[in-house]
Amino acid sequence: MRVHAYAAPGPSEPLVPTIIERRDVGPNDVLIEIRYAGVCHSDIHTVRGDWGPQPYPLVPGHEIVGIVTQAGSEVTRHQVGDRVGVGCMVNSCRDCVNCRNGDQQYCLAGMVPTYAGVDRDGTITQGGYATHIVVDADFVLSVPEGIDFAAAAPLLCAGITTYSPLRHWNAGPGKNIAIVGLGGLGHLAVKIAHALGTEVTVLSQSLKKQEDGLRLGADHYHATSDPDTFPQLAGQFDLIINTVSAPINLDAYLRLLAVDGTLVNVGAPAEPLTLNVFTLIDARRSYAGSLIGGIHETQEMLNFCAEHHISADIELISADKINHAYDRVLASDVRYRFVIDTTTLD
Ligand SMILES: NC(=O)c1ccc[n+]([C@@H]2O[C@H](COP(=O)([O-])OP(=O)(O)OC[C@H]3O[C@@H](n4cnc5c(N)ncnc54)[C@H](O)[C@@H]3O)[C@@H](O)[C@H]2O)c1
Ligand SMILES: [Zn+2]
Repeated sequence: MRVHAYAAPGPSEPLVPTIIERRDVGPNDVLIEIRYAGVCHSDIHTVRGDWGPQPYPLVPGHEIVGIVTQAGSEVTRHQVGDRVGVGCMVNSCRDCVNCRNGDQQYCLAGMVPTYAGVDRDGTITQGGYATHIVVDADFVLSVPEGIDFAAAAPLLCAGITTYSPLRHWNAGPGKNIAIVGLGGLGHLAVKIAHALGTEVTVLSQSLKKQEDGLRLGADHYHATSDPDTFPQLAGQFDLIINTVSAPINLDAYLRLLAVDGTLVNVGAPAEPLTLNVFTLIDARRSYAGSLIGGIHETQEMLNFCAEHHISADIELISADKINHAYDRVLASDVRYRFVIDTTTLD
């Protein structure tokens, strides 16, 4: 099936309209008519080659929601007409210990990313900036009624990427948590952490978005450019989630952790980060990372968000505005996620 899409021809060229091929619907596949696709900073890192060489032309997009228009003969969990979502992965080995534990994102054979990956049939995956996608039904989520469809799209990556570490490190009442960076991931981290009943502090470069941060559910808001912030907050937090797309001064943020506190990096800058081990040793602190979340956990997150009326704050754009949107994300000028209306693609 030939479908309309937007693709990056190379690392330094603007995205352009194109036509791509989707595979035939297999027995366990669903064909999804994509309605909305979120624009994640990872799309930009990937397209620009921050994380290494890529297969071009490359259709990004891993925050996908749409309607099932065809289901393979063996598909039981999704039906034609269902509201569904696809996140950052479309396959995994299903057999390794991590897949069996529901952590398909940590598949030992390597999970298949939604774009720029090699699927089990050897083809290169192409993502959600397109009108349609064919995905194995086991990697397709149900989007609960009641969440605005366009604003649900960013939950498929930004939502699960923040929900998973918040749950893993037990965010909840009595815990003091900080979110570093108030972008796409950061603003959902604030909403989800607040809904989990935890005390939430935003650490942002400036106070420009303070009003938004408090509206989203933060209890406190500090500018990291203010020299008083770091001494004032020293030793306070049980958990810090760093969503910043660029390198940060790890030692400065680690010193904000209480004894046994953990700093979790979900931000994925191209450059290596360094730290002084004494910053960890001094208070039995941990430094960790976390990658999206498993399929079951992603469904749990979607249900949690529906129950707590959580979705992304979005700016809906037509597909031809994608290059401008990339520039604005890189300039930290988005409140708080661009979402492409994919009906503007054809
Ligand atoms: N671990 C995962 O599974 C996972 C999943 C999705 C995204 N990511 C990564 O998370 C990062 C954030 O993604 P996003 O879509 O939320 O991006 P975003 O651009 O929407 O948000 C990034 C935030 O970081 C802030 N920022 C940028 N440079 C900064 C600097 N030098 N100092 C302080 N703050 C700075 C920006 O102002 C913005 O608020 C990206 O690196 C992305 O690739 C990781
Ligand atoms: Zn993403």
